Amino acid sequence: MASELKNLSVFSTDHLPDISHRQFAIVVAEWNAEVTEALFSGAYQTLINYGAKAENIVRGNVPGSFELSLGAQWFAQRTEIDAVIALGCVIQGETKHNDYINHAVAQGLTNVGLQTGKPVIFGVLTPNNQQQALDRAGGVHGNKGDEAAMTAIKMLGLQQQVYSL
Ligand SMILES: Nc1c(NC[C@H](O)[C@H](O)[C@H](O)CO)[nH]c(=O)[nH]c1=O
Ligand SMILES: CC(=O)[C@@H](O)COP(=O)(O)O
Repeated sequence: MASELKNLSVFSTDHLPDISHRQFAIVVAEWNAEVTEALFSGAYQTLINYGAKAENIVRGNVPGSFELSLGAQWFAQRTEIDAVIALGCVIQGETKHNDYINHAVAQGLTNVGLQTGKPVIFGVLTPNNQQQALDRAGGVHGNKGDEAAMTAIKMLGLQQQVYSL
């Protein structure tokens, strides 16, 4: 469903887990910082709003979205980290460079999650232009950072459910 039909900051909050003891890493790409900083603000505030403690949220910066996978892996391999949220914005350029980045980071983050068994959330915008990015980083379509944080919370809830069976 396109973001035009589903606001990124509107989600069901039924049956959320207690995350007051959970530790989160947020990895942020520096490319398109105006956008990625807005994504970070949304993700951070969403975690706080739903019970995370500020002292349990750690941030790491990477140069670009291509480096999100390795940055996420370094955090995910730390025992104390329960979930990783990766935030970036890859705006389509004149060449196919964005395609290669997008595919690499999507697969890379997937692999980190599968290898570590921890939620590693794909909070990367892949817009065609700057306006589409801004619309999804606190604009008319909500904030992808909010969505990424809520996804991490819900996946921790499922993990807790599964491992308490
Ligand atoms: N063009 C964008 C990039 N490019 C940089 C790459 O992510 C990477 O850092 C470089 O290829 C060196 O490995 N990154 C973004 O996050 N967003 C872009 O629009
Ligand atoms: C993906 C990007 O926006 C950046 O790497 C520049 O891309 P391009 O060289 O295709 O304009």
